[in-house]
Amino acid sequence: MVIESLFYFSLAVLQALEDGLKKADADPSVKAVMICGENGKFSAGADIRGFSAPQSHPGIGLAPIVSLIESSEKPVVAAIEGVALGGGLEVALGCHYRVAHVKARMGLPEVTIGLLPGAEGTQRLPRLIGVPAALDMITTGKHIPATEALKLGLVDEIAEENTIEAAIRLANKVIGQPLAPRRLSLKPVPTLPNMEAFLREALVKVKKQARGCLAPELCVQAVRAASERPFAEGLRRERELFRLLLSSGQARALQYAFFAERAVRRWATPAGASWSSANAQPVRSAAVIGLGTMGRGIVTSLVKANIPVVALEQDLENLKKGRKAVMLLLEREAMKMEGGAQRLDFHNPARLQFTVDFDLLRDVDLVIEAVFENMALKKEIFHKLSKICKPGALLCTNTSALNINEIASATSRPQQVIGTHFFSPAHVMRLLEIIYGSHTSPSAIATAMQLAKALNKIGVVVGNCFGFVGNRMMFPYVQQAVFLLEEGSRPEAVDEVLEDFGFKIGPFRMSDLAGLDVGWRSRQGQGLTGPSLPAGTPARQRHGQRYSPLPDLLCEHGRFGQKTGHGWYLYEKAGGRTATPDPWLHNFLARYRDTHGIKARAIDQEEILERCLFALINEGFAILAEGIASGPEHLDVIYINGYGWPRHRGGPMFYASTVGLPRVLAKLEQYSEVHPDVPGLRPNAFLRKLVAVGSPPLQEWMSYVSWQSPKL
Ligand SMILES: CC/C=C/CC(=O)SCCNC(=O)CCNC(=O)[C@H](O)C(C)(C)COP(=O)(O)OP(=O)(O)OC[C@H]1O[C@@H](n2cnc3c(N)ncnc32)[C@H](O)[C@@H]1OP(=O)(O)O
Repeated sequence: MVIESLFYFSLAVLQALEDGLKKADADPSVKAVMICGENGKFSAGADIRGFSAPQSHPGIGLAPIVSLIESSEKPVVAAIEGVALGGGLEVALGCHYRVAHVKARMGLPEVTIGLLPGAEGTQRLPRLIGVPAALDMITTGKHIPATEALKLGLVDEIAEENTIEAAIRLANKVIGQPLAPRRLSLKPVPTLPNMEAFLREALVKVKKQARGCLAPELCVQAVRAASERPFAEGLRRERELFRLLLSSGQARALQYAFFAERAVRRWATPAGASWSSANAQPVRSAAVIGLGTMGRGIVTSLVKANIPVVALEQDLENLKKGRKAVMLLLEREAMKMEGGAQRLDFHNPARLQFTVDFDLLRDVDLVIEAVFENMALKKEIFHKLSKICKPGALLCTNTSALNINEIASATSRPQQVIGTHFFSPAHVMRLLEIIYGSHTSPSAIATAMQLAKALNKIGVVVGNCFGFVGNRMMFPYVQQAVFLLEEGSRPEAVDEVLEDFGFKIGPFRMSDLAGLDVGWRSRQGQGLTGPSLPAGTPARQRHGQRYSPLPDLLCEHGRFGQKTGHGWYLYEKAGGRTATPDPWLHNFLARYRDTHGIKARAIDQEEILERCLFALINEGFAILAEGIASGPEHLDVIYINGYGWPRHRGGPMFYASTVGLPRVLAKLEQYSEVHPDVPGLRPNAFLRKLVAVGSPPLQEWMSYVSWQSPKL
């Protein structure tokens, strides 16, 4: 008998499975059962949307079905095609045998949505593949290919072609064989000589990586229960831990992030262009200009995506340096990939060519400029590109803040100019901020989005303003961090609070890593510091607003961060990575406060957290109100994937909604009253409006935006 299931479990699917199994058991003519999915897909598990209404969620009823499958008196074989994820894999674990197509993938990704495998998966998987492999799958949520599943013993057979036929063949072969040895609930968990130490160490490792996210830790606890308790007791523990996670805010935040990352694919602009009507142009070849840190990563990313690349530098010396660095990156990437260097094929000049000759860019479909953040230089390059490149070529600039319209004005085809803001390291970071200018065509946006997908990145379409979305929100955050130092705090205290919140790295460590000179150059360009600053400008004021010269002063002392061995912290050597609090800096801060008559005060953790985060969030409301991003999900996806925001807190705008908009507003009002010369703390009008209309759920915020003059 064959039972077909659907891609996600609904109540109807579960009912059909139960009915089918009972019918098969009762029918003496049925000798074996095979469970498969429809249309070549086994199952992606429970419908995630339903977890927000757990009472009626079909996943909750899955465990008894898995038990029912296992207790069947007739052999049940799972035929796994496509994916078997979450509840889908748990169903397969209830089966007596598993056959997987060679291209199938399996996993228990519940941890990534803030849960644990709650349909007996934490108890069966360790019994089948042992604690170390099970723990790895359950705590990371990774999808493993069928070939690896076979090696682990997760599946019994691999089918190169017809999985269903292979599963039916196996089912016929095992008819009449005893089923008890195939029932995982009856098997002991394979022992390890040092199980206790192993689990203890695993917990430490998982907690360190989780940065405050609860699910990985509870996954370890559930697997521990499997190793220490009889099956039925382990199940009770699994259920208890599952319920705990289900009711946690973290699961909600992680599930929100899952859907937000998919929602941003449906991009739209205030002018009416959208994903549904714009057509992407094919990108069969690309060029990258500039082989500095960003350019190297971008070339690597393109080669990994199998897009032939021309890599261009301004002279032979820089080309040689860039080439060596790119080759090193590609060698490393090849080692990580199945198929290795041959698959990447980067030694083939038809796939990757290094040159100083602009003429070689004549035929490429897309160019990504990745030179210094210097408007004059960028304009010169775009002027040249506009003359050399073929008419349809897309011209992208990897700027992190500069005006796309101004860059486009140097070309004769502004409709094909677009910002593609990569994040460092560009071959690793998943975010691609895609910035359209006033003249960028819908097709150019669609092409950039398609490029993001080809590069395995998450593209987020945003409008053109200084710093775009990510860096624009970052400015007030970093500004508050520096103001807190002026008022009495220390870099390590501020970083600790934000790292405890879950950020991968606090603002001062981040600034030391990126290099303080980057911001210094930008501020000099804006006339905020340096020789162009008018004489008589007050040290701590610019344009009537509070300004902190602290970062400029550090640069004047040659403290650029890690690269010089000191910045906000002290490092073991120039280029060192171990940050230690620096007594020199503490003295420097004390002298600075004396000079400016600032009386240092004790600043508590709450104030550090609120001033940094609420200033960032406040800017987010301004961005939404101006139509620079088409929804709060965009801001959240940018922060999670580009700025190390803790995913289990769902992104800054989601976080604001969980804190409660009235509280965010009240706190901003309070801080703004104390610091009236800091515009970043002045509550944005859109935030006020949302509170005035009763703080609607985040999904409804954009219906309250009135775009007077969209900044297109
Ligand atoms: C007690 C019982 C507990 C059970 C636990 C569970 O089973 S929890 C669910 C575990 N499963 C997952 O976490 C799988 C999540 N999905 C994925 O990893 C991927 O979507 C995929 C299945 C590998 C397919 O990837 P692909 O890139 O091909 O497609 P998309 O990611 O774009 O997905 C297509 C649309 O499907 C929606 N979707 C995917 N999975 C689910 C799901 N489990 N529940 C609800 N919706 C899901 C996704 O949102 C996409 O929708 P769009 O509207 O097209 O954006």
